[in-house]
Order: sequence, then C-alpha cells, then structure tokens
Amino acid sequence: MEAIIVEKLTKVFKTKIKREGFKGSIRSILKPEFKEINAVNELSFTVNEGEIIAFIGPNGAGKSTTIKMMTGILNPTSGSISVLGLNPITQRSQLSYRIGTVFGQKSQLWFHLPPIDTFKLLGSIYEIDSKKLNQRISYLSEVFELRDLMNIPVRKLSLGQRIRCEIAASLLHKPDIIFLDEPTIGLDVVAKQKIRELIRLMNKEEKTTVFLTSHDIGDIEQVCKRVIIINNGSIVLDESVKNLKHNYFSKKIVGIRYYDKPQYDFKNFHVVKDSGQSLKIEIDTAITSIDYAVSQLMKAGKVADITIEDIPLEEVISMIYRQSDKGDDAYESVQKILGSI
Ligand SMILES: Nc1ncnc2c1ncn2[C@@H]1O[C@H](COP(=O)(O)OP(=O)(O)OP(=O)(O)O)[C@@H](O)[C@H]1O
Repeated sequence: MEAIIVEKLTKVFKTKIKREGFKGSIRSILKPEFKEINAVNELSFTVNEGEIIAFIGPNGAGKSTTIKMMTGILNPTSGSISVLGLNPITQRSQLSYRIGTVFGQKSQLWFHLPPIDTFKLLGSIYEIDSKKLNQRISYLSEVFELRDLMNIPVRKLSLGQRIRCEIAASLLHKPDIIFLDEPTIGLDVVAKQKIRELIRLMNKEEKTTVFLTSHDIGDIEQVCKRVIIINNGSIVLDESVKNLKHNYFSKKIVGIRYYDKPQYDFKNFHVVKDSGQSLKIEIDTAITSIDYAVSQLMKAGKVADITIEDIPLEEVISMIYRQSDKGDDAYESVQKILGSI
C-alpha cells in the first residue's frame, strides 16, 4: 500500500528583488519588484509502506522544499499530497502523530538539557502514557546505545551522539514514516556507519517507511532500495538502486599489473591506459564476460596483481546531475558518457 502519494506538486516562491546601494534600497521599499522561483515543479511519485527511498539532487534541487510540503511545514502552490491518507496541510496535527522528522542541520533536542528531558517532553506532546513512554525510551536507549548519554546536556554531546539522540527522539511515538534530511551530514565514517545501521534496523524491526535525502552516496548505496533524483524541481530518475547499478554498471574497469611488459592484441575490449607493465582495461560485461576478459589478460603475460572495479556510483550520479541540467534524458546520456570513458 502507498504511504505517500504526490501528484503534480508545485511550489513557487515569490521573493523581493534587492537592488544595490542606498538609492536601490529606497526604490525597493517604495516600488518593490518580485521574482518567482520554481522550487518544485509538477513532481509526481508514490512511496510504498516499508520502503526506504533516497530522494537526492544537487544543491537547490528542491528536496527540502518537497519534504517541508510533505510534512505540512510549507503550503504547496498547486498539486496534491497524501501522506498515510492524510493531507499534510489540513490534517497536519493528525499527521504529526504518525510521522517523525530529522533535519540534520537543525536540532529538536533542547540544547542545554539532557536528552532524557526532551524525550519526556516529546512523550507528553505525543500523549504517550508514562509506562509506555518509559518502555519506549528504554528500548530506544538500548538500540541506539544512549544509556550513558541520556543525562548529559545535549551541548556536551559529540555530533554523532547527538544525531543518534535526534533519530531516537523522532522515533519515540513509533511513527509509520520517518523523514530524514541529511542525517549523516558532518559525521565521521564510523558514526555514519552506525546511523546507517540504525536506519536499516528500524525499517526492518518496525517496518518504518524511510524517506531520506543525502549528498552522501554511501547513505544511498548502503541504506536505500530506491532512488529518486530531482533537479531544478523535477524528477530526472526514479529507479531501484539495484537497477541503477545494473543499468549503469555494465562497464567494469580492470587494472592489471604484469611482471614484464605484456604482449597483447585484445579484440573485445579496449585498453584505456598502458603504462608498460600495467594496463587499465574497460570491459562492457553486456558484450564480454569477465571470465573471458580475464582469461585473455592472463595470456598476455605473467600477472602480478589484478583489480576489478565498478565505475563509482558517485560518478554516475554526478553525470546524471550534469546531464539533467542540460535537459537531456538521464539514462541515455549516461550510457553515452560511459561509452566514451
Ligand atoms: N523560503 C524560500 N524563499 C525563497 N526561495 C526559497 C525558499 N526556500 C527555498 N528556496 C529556493 O528554492 C530552491 C530549492 O531549495 P531547496 O532548499 O528545496 O533545495 P535542496 O534540494 O534542499 O538544496 P540543498 O541540497 O542545498 O539543501 C532553491 O533555489 C532555493 O533558493
């Protein structure tokens, strides 16, 4: 069943044009001029219950604006949104009992108080009875490893510890959907891994639908099953992460080092780089199997080392961003680019 249905969602911001200099400022007051920014443009998509979606795009693509409209913070200019069957604008308070939000750059925890105080306060706001609240806090403290942090003022926590508390706080009322806007921003590698593990765990254990935005490809690869890419307020790609990899990763890069200069005349794949004893080969696995390619490479000389790599997802996604900026079809363009690497 669908947890989120978004149809032709549009948000246009009207902002005052600021003129330069003193005279300009006076003119702006007396005769204001406005410009319109099409932050979100006729966006349509659905999210099924229990899915983990990455909603990504370059800076200014319209991700936060979309999340704000889905959570009832911003009014759409046009289009419709249904989140868990509710209208986020007219049924915002009902919806708030069923969704959780984490904005990585903003805190919902009281900065000078220990997390336990915010948890208790949120418990009262969500009208959770005290026995259930204590059980829930105890469960989340266990899973998120918060026991030793619960009584330390939030300002004294590390960023990683604080984000663990933020996510736990947003899950206090057992929401059906959690919106995570850049939850791993600024975290070190270990803290990022921990957050990713916890998101996966909550999705598995509590069937929480996860709607996540991030600029970190690791979040997408390791946590999400499906990715929606937006640019300039419109969807440029909506694909399962598995398909994205499959469609865009038929090409492999093989690095091979020989003991001596190899003798070769490869027919079905081409050498991208020849540095004497080392070769870099590109193989299109849709045409040539890895087995065959490796067997040909072995015939060219005595092999000292071999590596096989995908083209990094990060590179593919940045190509999609660049191509969609030019208004090209994402899939075709990327195939074209990969063909010329
Ligand atoms: N309150 C606002 N008033 C005017 N323009 C706005 C407002 N909020 C966002 N915008 C504009 O709308 C566009 C989309 O912004 P949004 O914050 O949704 O992008 P984003 O994809 O979340 O970007 P980022 O990855 O940098 O957070 C941008 O051009 C931004 O400047």
